Amino acid sequence: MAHLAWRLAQRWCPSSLQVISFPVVQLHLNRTAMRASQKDFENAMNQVKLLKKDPGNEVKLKLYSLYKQATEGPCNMPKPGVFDLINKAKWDAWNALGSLPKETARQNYVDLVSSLSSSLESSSQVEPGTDRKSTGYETLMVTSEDGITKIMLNRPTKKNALNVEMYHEIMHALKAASKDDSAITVLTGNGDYYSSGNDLTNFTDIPPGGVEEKAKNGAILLREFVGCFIDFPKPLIAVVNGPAVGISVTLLGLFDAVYASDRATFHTPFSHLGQSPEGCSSYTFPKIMSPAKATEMLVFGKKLTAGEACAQGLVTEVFPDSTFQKEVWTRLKAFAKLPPNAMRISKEIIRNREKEKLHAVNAEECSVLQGRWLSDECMNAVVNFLSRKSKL
Ligand SMILES: CCCCC/C=C/C(=O)SCCNC(=O)CCNC(=O)[C@H](O)C(C)(C)COP(=O)(O)OP(=O)(O)OC[C@H]1O[C@@H](n2cnc3c(N)ncnc32)[C@H](O)[C@@H]1OP(=O)(O)O
Repeated sequence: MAHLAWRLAQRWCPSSLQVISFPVVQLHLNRTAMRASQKDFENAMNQVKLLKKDPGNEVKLKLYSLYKQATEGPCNMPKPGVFDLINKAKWDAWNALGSLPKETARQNYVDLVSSLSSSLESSSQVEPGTDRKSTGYETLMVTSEDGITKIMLNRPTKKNALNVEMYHEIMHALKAASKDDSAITVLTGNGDYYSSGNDLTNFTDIPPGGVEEKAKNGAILLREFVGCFIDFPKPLIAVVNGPAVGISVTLLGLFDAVYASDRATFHTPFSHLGQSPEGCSSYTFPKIMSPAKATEMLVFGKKLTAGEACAQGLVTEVFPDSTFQKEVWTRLKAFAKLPPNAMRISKEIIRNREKEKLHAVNAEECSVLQGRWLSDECMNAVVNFLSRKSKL
């Protein structure tokens, strides 16, 4: 699905999309007061080709649907099958425009492209070193304030499932945070979930090389992604605002502190999914909580409450949900006032002893998972979820 937008774009803009840093776009899709001419529309299509960065699937689906509505009128494609995810997303987007007049669709398309371009100007005016809100991400909200860089997973309607774009954006945000002037970095989730783990629709975008290539690419991405957590040089703190699943749980073993709401749960249903542990959890969990307790989680998929996870050492401290945000952020702000170099050096001396081992574990876990992703057990579990036959 992550490449969906590029495919969409190429369908009506044959040259590659090259884009901009992309903030939240405020659209007024029903604006009809102004009317874009055919020339404006063509200019906007040309502008899209000049974009330097992928503006994200949602926006590109919007561009696609407006383009189709403006040129062909209401959706006239037969509804694709439920497993034809890419065409189904396109159909849904176009069909959602109903009987929107062609001229309005044309105007909305022009407005959308213009807002993409102006967003580039506003984001480039942000001065480095000042408190800032990053607008360059589609799946994250990144802010830097009071010495804390906060990376917030921001796909609340999908329970903050990690799609391919989010993996890349988190790596980018971590690399930026490692160099910025903040003292500590925090990962948290927007909405009721911390994260539901790997987005299972990641398995549906099969490249020309087939499922083997897909599994190989997945293993490369995962290894690089987990590597960023192993190597992150500043104190990294998880603020677990709600349930956590899969990779969002396993990674916690690589954080320096984990604060959880009492609403949070911790679930790694790898066997149910025909998969195997990642995020270095096959090494960190037995060390943190004893081999038997780690087996209950990683092999048998036992879901822990926040209290249980704290008793087993995975969580540092649990707070009542009603006061969670206030208490945690008060504490984090105090931590962020400590001398940053001392914190960095202390983390380094703790982590350095383990770094080589962690990278070796990461490599091995990714290689094992690459094989699991090709197994019938895994494929059946994913199909069951996508056809809504099963949930955790
Ligand atoms: C390349 C690196 C690979 C790294 C390996 C990582 C492995 C893992 O992380 S394994 C864990 C994978 N995660 C799951 O198996 C969770 C699957 N999700 C669920 O079981 C449920 O959605 C739930 C228990 C997390 C929440 O249930 P509920 O409260 O009933 O909410 P919905 O199911 O209606 O979810 C709302 C919306 O979000 C979509 N969604 C949620 N989680 C995922 C997900 N992991 N992948 C894809 N989509 C997810 C869900 O499909 C709903 O979407 P809509 O139907 O479009 O509203």
